[in-house]
Amino acid sequence: MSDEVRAAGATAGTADEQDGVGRGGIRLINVTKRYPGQGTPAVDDVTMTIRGGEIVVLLGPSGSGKTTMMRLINRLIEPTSGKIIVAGQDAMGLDPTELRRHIGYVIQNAGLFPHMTVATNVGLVPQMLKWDKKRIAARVDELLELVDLDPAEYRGRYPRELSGGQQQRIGVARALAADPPAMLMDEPFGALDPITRGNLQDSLLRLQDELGKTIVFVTHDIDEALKLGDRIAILDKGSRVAQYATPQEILLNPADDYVEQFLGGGQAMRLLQSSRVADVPLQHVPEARTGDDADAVRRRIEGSEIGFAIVLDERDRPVRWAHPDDLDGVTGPIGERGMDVAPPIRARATLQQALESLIQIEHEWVPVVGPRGVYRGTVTLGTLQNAIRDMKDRARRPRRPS
Ligand SMILES: Nc1ncnc2c1ncn2[C@@H]1O[C@H](COP(=O)(O)OP(=O)(O)OP(=O)(O)O)[C@@H](O)[C@H]1O
Repeated sequence: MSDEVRAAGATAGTADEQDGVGRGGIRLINVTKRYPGQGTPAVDDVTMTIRGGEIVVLLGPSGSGKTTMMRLINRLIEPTSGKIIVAGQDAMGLDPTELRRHIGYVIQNAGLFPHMTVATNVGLVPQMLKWDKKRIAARVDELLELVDLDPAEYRGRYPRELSGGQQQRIGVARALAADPPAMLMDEPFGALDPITRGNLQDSLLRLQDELGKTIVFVTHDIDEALKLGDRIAILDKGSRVAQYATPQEILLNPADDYVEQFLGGGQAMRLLQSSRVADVPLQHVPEARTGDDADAVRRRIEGSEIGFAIVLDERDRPVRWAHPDDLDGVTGPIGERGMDVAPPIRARATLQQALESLIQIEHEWVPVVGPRGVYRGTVTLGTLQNAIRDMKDRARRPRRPS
């Protein structure tokens, strides 16, 4: 543990922060799970740290022990040996209600109770925590909004009256009900068609932008792992961790032949898919606000090589581009002058999505926004070219001996 992390932990309140893994962080220490009657352990002496606020993807072939790992973390089963630290404490010592408050769980096919309405399903954990009815109802509506389902339309429905994608959204809402710092997602989108799956992946990333949870996500789909993971653990039999690194590190430097074989090919496109706009240097453009004086904005533009300014609203969201022509003859505030910006892309978008956006909307400049739509910078084809060149340079570096 670095001194910095230790120092941060010392000032923070919760036990997991004091443990140095960050809020919602999880640690597995020499964890082994041997099912009765099985010759080889499903999980064999695994040690790994899942840092708070990250999406960690467990990626491995069928039978590599991914579900077993999740069930261990959630204490649905007990380890044969080893320790799992949740909320800064040995998970075995936490009472089950405390554990549920700390970790939400989403499984394939959502696992909703068929005889309960959406509202009852979503409100299960708050009910278990004995919240009063009014608070539960308000929370259910808030969560339905969060997962893009109109509360008035959906709260009274039964699971059979929903599509697979909608059921999965309800599954996510249910897991988030008590606002747990961590969420386990076991192949949540596995049974969905590719379009619905893509939409739900995007929604999860958007949610994560706002919520910053610790998410452990199981899949055997490499592209899903690359798209979602801040870090990916590639698992072999017995959950042996073959590599635990960022998507780029894995693509550029596979740790061994197993990882290389697992990845298959097409690494160049995958780099674009797995690199986020947030991770590349953005183009900086002079900034202005509607109340700014036209002369001052003109001077700001003249002082830069860009030739125009981006106008932000009172909440720092990008709204217009202002060229000097737009300001011709204007004295005093620039007001509503200029041309509307293209729909912004989120900092969490992949470089591939940024490229598609630049091509589809025929704009040379697309603003990038972070949480709550706050302006972060601008992306151009040049931004992407530089990022790709950078990655290629890194890829040319000799591979580490395994
Ligand atoms: N309840 C159980 N009793 C006995 N063996 C089990 C049990 N659950 C899982 N196993 C075995 O443990 C190993 C790991 O299973 P697990 O379900 O964790 O793998 P997985 O990586 O999640 O697989 P999949 O991708 O197919 O869901 C497998 O060999 C499986 O047969």
